Amino acid sequence: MEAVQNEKGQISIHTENIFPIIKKFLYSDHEIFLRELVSNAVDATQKLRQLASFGEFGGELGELKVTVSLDEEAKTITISDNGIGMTADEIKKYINQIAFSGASDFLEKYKDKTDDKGQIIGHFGLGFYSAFMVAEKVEIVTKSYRDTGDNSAARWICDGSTEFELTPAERTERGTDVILHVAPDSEEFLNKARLQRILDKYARFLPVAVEFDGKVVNNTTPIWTKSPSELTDEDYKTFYRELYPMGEEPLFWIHLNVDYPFNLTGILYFPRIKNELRFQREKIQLYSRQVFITDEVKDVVPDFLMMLHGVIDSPDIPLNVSRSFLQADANVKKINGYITRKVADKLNDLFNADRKAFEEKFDDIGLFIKYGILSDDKFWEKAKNFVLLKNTEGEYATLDEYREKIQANQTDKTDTLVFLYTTDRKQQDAYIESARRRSYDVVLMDNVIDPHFINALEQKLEKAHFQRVDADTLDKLIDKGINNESVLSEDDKTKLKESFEQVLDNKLLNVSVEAQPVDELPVTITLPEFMRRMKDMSALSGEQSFYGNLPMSYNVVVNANHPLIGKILSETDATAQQALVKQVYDLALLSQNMLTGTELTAFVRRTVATL
Ligand SMILES: Nc1ncnc2c1ncn2[C@@H]1O[C@H](COP(=O)(O)OP(=O)(O)OP(=O)(O)O)[C@@H](O)[C@H]1O
Repeated sequence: MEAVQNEKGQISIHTENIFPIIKKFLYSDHEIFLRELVSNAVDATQKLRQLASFGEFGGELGELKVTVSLDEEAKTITISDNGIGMTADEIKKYINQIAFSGASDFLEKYKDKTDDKGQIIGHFGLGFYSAFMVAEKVEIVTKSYRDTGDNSAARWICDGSTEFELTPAERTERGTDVILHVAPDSEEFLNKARLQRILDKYARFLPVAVEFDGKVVNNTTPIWTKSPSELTDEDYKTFYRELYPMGEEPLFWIHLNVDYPFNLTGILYFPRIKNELRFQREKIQLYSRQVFITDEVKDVVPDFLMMLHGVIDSPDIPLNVSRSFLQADANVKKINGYITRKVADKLNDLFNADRKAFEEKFDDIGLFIKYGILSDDKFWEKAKNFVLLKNTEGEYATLDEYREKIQANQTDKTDTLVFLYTTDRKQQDAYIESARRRSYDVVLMDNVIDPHFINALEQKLEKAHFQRVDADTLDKLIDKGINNESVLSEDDKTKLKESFEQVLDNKLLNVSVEAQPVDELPVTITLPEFMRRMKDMSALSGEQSFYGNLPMSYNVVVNANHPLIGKILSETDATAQQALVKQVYDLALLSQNMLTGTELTAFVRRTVATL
């Protein structure tokens, strides 16, 4: 066999082999052809309007519009406009030279005359070729606004090879028809309903009237293009219904409007989110100069903002490039930062303007705010002033207010502030009640996001720790270093511990005898905070983990100072003593909603028998 020689060289690219690639893979979604061609037609009319405004076009503008028509028999789709049209030379320049965009050329030429570049959509010079994704032959019949003589209209025909034909055409009116002779493998597009759906999706808010099947399909002045001062609340709500006919009324909205250092307009709505992490994403629609681009805004908008609804319109978001590029794009990063800031500012304004109304909405937007805090430090910087904690009494407090409220009573011996919380106020009622009796405050943390939120707060707040009310006895939860006197001797305590261990007979239960106030229950069952958090986290993540697989182990705390415990200790009859131990333990289970099934039935029967 011949040895391989070291060699360097160049891979050759010819137009013959790059053209089919552009044709087939320019856009993964073939229906995009209609968006591109209608956008070109819109551009052509907008350009004429601009020329008229510079005084470069003195003729009748007429009613500028784009018409899409379908001829099922001839198997054609035609996109017509009464815009600037093209001369034969312009066809050669703009159409024959792929990626030589007439739009950039136009902007370059008139850059000193117009500061409103915003009106021209095209800038890549490739869009037209998307026609070949669905057509076996494309025909352009066009007449430039400049041509007044006869026979100046031109016809261009290309069958998708690199050859074209350019001939004079019969056309008296200014403007362009792009006629697609649909290929056999794309006949799905020769369908009225299909075209209607595509137009509804992409052309819905185009700035020039687009007619299909005798009807105008678009709203040419969607409210995000207007100034907020022209708009009423009702306008915003109506537009929301236009976007999401099935949606519940939004809570409030933000009108975005920047032109430096990037261009962006839009309206973001806050829906009611409540306790759903599986919120519906893909609700924000991305536009570029009123052309719908996508509802997958994943890389353009920070993840937590995907909970919002609405539209963003920006010509500065690169549209035809890969996702990874988008993430690294400086404009996209700035846009991200801008939107996050605006959203935080809006929430802050609402909070300052009407605290009560903000509190009323908090249950609906709390999840959103907490998600924002978890995912974005800049958002946290603002949100820490308006994120609210709600306690079991239904009172709301900001983090600062809350710190102030509990500081005196809930600071432990290490000077750490202990936030007591409940995840289920019904199930944990006995513990909440004990805490309230000591004038401790208990926060509600029953939202799906709260386990994460608690972790985040512990990291962000100084010297603060969260404990669920049932994580330990209150003396340990907030350990102020004060030891309760025990009425029992160490010997008695050991005896009691042994009796309980014998009756309960369960290795997963950790029995201890502690001196607690007399008004605490004789037995309390607690679930250590760390262990429970680890288990909660692994359940939330849905993954198998070390902690997730551990069996639940509980602490059983016997109150040495409770009279009933004294009674158990002094009971000389072993059977009677065991029955008492069982009874106080079952009562503890009952108060934690942990007594179920046969154990519960047996408890009820036993209790009935003693009455
Ligand atoms: N309907 C039309 N009327 C007049 N000129 C047109 C029309 N369609 C296309 N052209 C000309 O052909 C050029 C190339 O169009 P093409 O769609 O390929 O690129 P583009 O619109 O500039 O950019 P993009 O790739 O973003 O669509 C346009 O810039 C324009 O000058």
